[in-house]
Amino acid sequence: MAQYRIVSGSVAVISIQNPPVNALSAAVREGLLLSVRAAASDPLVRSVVISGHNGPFCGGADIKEFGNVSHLESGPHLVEIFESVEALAKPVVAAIEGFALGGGLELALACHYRFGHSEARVGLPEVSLGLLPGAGGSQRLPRLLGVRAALDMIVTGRHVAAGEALKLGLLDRLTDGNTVDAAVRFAQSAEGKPLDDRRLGNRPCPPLENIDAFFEEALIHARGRARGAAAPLACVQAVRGAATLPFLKGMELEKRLMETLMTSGQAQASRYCFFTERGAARWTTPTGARWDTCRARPISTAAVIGLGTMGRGITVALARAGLSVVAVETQEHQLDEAQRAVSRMLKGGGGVSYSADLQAAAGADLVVEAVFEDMAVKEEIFKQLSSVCKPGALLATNTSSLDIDRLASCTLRPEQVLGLHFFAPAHVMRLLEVVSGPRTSPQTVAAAMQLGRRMGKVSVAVGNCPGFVGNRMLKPYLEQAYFLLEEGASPELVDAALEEFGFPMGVFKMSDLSGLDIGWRVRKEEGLTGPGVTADQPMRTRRGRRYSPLGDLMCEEGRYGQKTGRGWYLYDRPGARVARSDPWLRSFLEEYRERHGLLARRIDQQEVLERCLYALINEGFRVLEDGVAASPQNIDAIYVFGYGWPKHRGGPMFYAAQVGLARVLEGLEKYHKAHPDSPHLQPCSLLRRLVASGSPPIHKWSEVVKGHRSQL
Ligand SMILES: CC(C)(COP(=O)(O)OP(=O)(O)OC[C@H]1O[C@@H](n2cnc3c(N)ncnc32)[C@H](O)[C@@H]1OP(=O)(O)O)[C@@H](O)C(=O)NCCC(=O)NCCSC(=O)C[C@@H](O)CCCCCCCCCCCCC(=O)O
Ligand SMILES: NC(=O)c1ccc[n+]([C@@H]2O[C@H](COP(=O)([O-])OP(=O)(O)OC[C@H]3O[C@@H](n4cnc5c(N)ncnc54)[C@H](O)[C@@H]3O)[C@@H](O)[C@H]2O)c1
Repeated sequence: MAQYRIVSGSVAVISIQNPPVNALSAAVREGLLLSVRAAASDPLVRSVVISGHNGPFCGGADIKEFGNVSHLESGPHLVEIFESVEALAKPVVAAIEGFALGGGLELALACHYRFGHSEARVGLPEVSLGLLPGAGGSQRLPRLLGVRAALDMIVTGRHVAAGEALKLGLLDRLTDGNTVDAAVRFAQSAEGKPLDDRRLGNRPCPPLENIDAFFEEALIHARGRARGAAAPLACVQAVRGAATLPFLKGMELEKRLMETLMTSGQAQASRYCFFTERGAARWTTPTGARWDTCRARPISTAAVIGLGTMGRGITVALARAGLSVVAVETQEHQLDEAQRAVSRMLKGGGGVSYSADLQAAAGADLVVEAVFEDMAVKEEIFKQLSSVCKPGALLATNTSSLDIDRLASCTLRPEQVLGLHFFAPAHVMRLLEVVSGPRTSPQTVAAAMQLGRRMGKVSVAVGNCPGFVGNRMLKPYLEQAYFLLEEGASPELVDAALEEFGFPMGVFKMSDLSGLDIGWRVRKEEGLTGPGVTADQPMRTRRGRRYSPLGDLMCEEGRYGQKTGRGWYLYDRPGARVARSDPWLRSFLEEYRERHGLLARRIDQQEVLERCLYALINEGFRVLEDGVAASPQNIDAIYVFGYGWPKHRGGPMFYAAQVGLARVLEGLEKYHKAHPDSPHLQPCSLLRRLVASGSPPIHKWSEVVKGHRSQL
């Protein structure tokens, strides 16, 4: 809908009204076009201001309509409306408060002037939805800003703050006051003035030297960053059109590219991620507690225990969210080093104090423990925290996989104990797994979810099991990668397949980055390797299952990855980041295969992908079956925001649906038949039941999962 009113005798104010973000739904488009026509035909109207109702200017096209072509095609098209706005013979001023994004900014670009509030932001984020600015934005923005600045905005999709937008020439004026009032005054001053050169569709693109070379390079750069996503490349093509074609021809090119993108699986996956990210905030528990009815305790002070890799990042994340934080570390050198590192990251003190004494946590509303992954050490700390901390304080652990309930049992307040599983680096990574044990209260979950939002995290409520959701699913993925090495693959081959799929790095590069010793310690704790394993046990079998000792052998050689300068790859020095192939590893693998009578065979990228990804997906179905995650959407949010699963592939469960559940099942059956000693390849019963019930769409899986006991 759009409100239409006349102010100051001659200014038509058209206000877009569609809360919460004033998206351009069919009804809004209808209202907008009628209003523009009314303003054009009313002789009393001499100028026009377009604004957003109740704050935000406009969040763009209505993304909810995108899945449905008949919705998209009902009501007037944005391109047509924006042409009418630009062609109006009366000055049109966009009054931008809050944000003008996507179609919202494209509307503003069709206006003759753009007024912004000093706290507003603007951008063309379509690329992150697998699209391009498809209502003239790819053609008008380069004409206004020049190709370089426009290409940067369109390919990255970044939001630009008002101050920068003013410098770029994207906004004409800023105001700290009432944007609509200021725009109305400005519109009146522009009445009767010529508009021709204010119409971006009339302007040529500012010239650019070596245009072909520029776009070749832009394409190479975009391809390098896109990790297989089509939209960034289409964005470059569209901007090239703006630089080389007349406006109308450029608009035709934009339309063609948009039609291809809009109907692609990648756009569908990216859109799914958009809603999945937001849907995670709507948590529920089997006791009936819900995000919208459960009151959260306010948290304003926190203590972080252990200032290693994770503790430092967690301290920064909490301080940036406005909490006052006391950071506790027993090792003096670690405390000094952490203090310097945290101050550097916060660019100053930032409300953080430091202590070597656990008593310092006494006044905190929340404690986050981030000491070594050692149950005995953690149990001791939770025992102490239970008596040191004030009643009502929440006690959280950042463990990657240990039992939350066991830690809760060490305290006199098990209902206030939970897991807050941050990902490294904790102040950067978007994901937070909020882990509740069987005794964690809904109020505790509510407080943690609210805190996650304050920290800008995608917080996902999950249940308690070894590895929770993310790390539990990672285990079979890693395991298959090891098995593939035994069977003849190289780390380079496995990583190349996964990187081509869209992961920022393959499994072996990731393992080098996070440190091979971490998994080694976990396997020792689990009794899979180390002194507890007797010499008479076969090396490649544990508890009746296939086991690969490759990771253990690497650690015994002191190859921990980047930190030691050697792992699955070779690095110039400890701590260096550039991975090079290591001839030593090739001989090591050859000797290993020979020792164990394994014949290396040719393995192709398809097998790598299917073995690693299907095993991970299969565990995802088990997670759903066990009630550890509330929905496939939550699993996908975890993988996209915590594990680098490419957004344009939607997440593992979405990917399974897109590939076809029957095909995934068939693949797992085939590989399980070939490797019967690898139970992670045995299709789980939920997957079988979903296929048997006709592979329903992902939003209907819950009907098949129903009846299972939820751990949440
Ligand atoms: C705007 C935000 C920054 C606000 O953030 P905030 O944190 O305040 O709030 P939330 O993110 O939690 O959002 C609140 C609420 O609103 C929902 N929502 C947000 N934005 C939209 C939207 N644009 N549409 C619908 N709903 C929206 C959100 O989901 C929340 O609700 P929920 O119930 O889920 O909790 C932030 O929200 C944000 O960043 N939004 C997205 C901004 C964006 O990406 N905008 C671009 C949209 S795409 C676009 O504009 C495209 C245009 O360029 C052109 C379109 C032209 C179409 C032409 C089609 C031609 C192809 C035809 C195909 C033919 C097929 C055939 O022929 O077969
Ligand atoms: N590193 C990762 O990528 C990652 C990711 C997610 C979760 N985690 C989990 O986070 C936790 C911490 O991991 P990390 O990598 O930061 O470990 P780390 O070894 O880098 O740091 C642990 C810190 O805890 C300190 N410490 C030990 N006992 C203490 C005590 N009693 N009181 C105060 N400080 C004490 C140590 O001195 C050390 O500085 C572990 O449970 C780990 O599983 C790690």
